[in-house]
Amino acid sequence: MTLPRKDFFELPDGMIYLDGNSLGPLPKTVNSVLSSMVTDQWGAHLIKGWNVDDWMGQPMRVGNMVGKLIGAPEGTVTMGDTLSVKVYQALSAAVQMRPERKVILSDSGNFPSDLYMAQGLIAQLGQGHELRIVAPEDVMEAITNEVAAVMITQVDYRSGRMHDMAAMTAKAHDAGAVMIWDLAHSAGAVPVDLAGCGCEFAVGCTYKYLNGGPGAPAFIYVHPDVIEGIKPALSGWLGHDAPFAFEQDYRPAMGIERMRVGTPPVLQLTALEAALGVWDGVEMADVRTASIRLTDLFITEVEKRCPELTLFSPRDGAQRGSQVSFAHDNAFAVMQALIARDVIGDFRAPNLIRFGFTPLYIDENDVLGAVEVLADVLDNRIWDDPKYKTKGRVT
Ligand SMILES: Cc1ncc(COP(=O)(O)O)c(C=O)c1O
Ligand SMILES: Nc1c(O)cccc1C(=O)C[C@H](N)C(=O)O
Repeated sequence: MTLPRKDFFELPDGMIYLDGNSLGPLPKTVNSVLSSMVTDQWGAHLIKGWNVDDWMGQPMRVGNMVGKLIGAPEGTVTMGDTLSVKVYQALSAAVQMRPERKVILSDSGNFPSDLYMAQGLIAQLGQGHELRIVAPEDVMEAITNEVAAVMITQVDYRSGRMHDMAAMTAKAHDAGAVMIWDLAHSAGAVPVDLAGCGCEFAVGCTYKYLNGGPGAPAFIYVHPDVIEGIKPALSGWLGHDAPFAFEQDYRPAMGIERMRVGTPPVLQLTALEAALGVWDGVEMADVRTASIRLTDLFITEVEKRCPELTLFSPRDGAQRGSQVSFAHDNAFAVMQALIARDVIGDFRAPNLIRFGFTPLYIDENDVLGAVEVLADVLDNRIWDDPKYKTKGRVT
């Protein structure tokens, strides 16, 4: 297998796309698969598609495909909803498992939506739970026997700093806590061994490194040893044991299917299923090797050429995911100037320019090309133009 596989993707000419950690590019197969699904399934079969085209089976089928990339056994992952919803489901199940404990532990590097969902759940439960947020480097020490659930995003969305899943899960279990991993910035970026690490829950999104497209559905993994004990907080009909029996009372489905909620997003799952084809024959270990090579090269070259930038990500490749951030007082304007020159990364408040490196379609020439443009933008103060300072953008 050789990387990159640029030919598998629609990449606009001249663009250096270093934002696959926010939204992956369009895999070439998606267009035709989606269009034939619309015409030949939805258009031709209408309601029969749920059966003849197995739309109902999609969340499990695609879940198994995602599972292969994150070390999850068959039948332990299902798809649907947004990641924020999946965080809520995992967390509510986890706190139920430790009713006598009242602390949910997370870190300040977690994505805000995860923290907001915890805050919402705590308010809803009204049982005096506390969301305890510590610095990323203090999480291990903060795992005590007060903690019901440890809820951590493995790769920090801003710095790319990476937690050790096996060590943290073991520490959580030693303290009697339940472990939840958010793999938003890990799935498709770094090797993940869910079965090996033994955590109870993992969740993640598929629009980043898995290239499922904007709004692609999230995934949830639950360890097979705990799934049967979970009473889902979001007890929708498609997580029922017999949805089409239309019973009045909720009875959870057997296995991971109980984490389904409502109607699957069939068009999005179709796009994702096609997109996942780009991983055929790809080893995550090779992706990781290439990712460290690319991010190391980027750091070395930027530090050589752009002295006014300060590295915000771990210098040691083993400690970071597949992204690199630098700090600059005018980070927003610098990123707008880069984007105007077709080097796409993103700005993260208050002062970071962030770049994702995705070895499926990024190579050394892209890295060197991006550094060239970045050095030009800084050396010639191209960013210092009012048109790059207006904050009209959403992301
Ligand atoms: C770590 C993490 N958690 C949660 C989210 C929120 O995901 P969603 O918008 O799919 O709910 C994101 C990204 O937006 C994220 O990076
Ligand atoms: N999910 C996103 C969206 O719907 C719009 C814009 C950005 C996003 C993102 O995924 C942001 C991302 N989680 C981040 O790490 O910054």
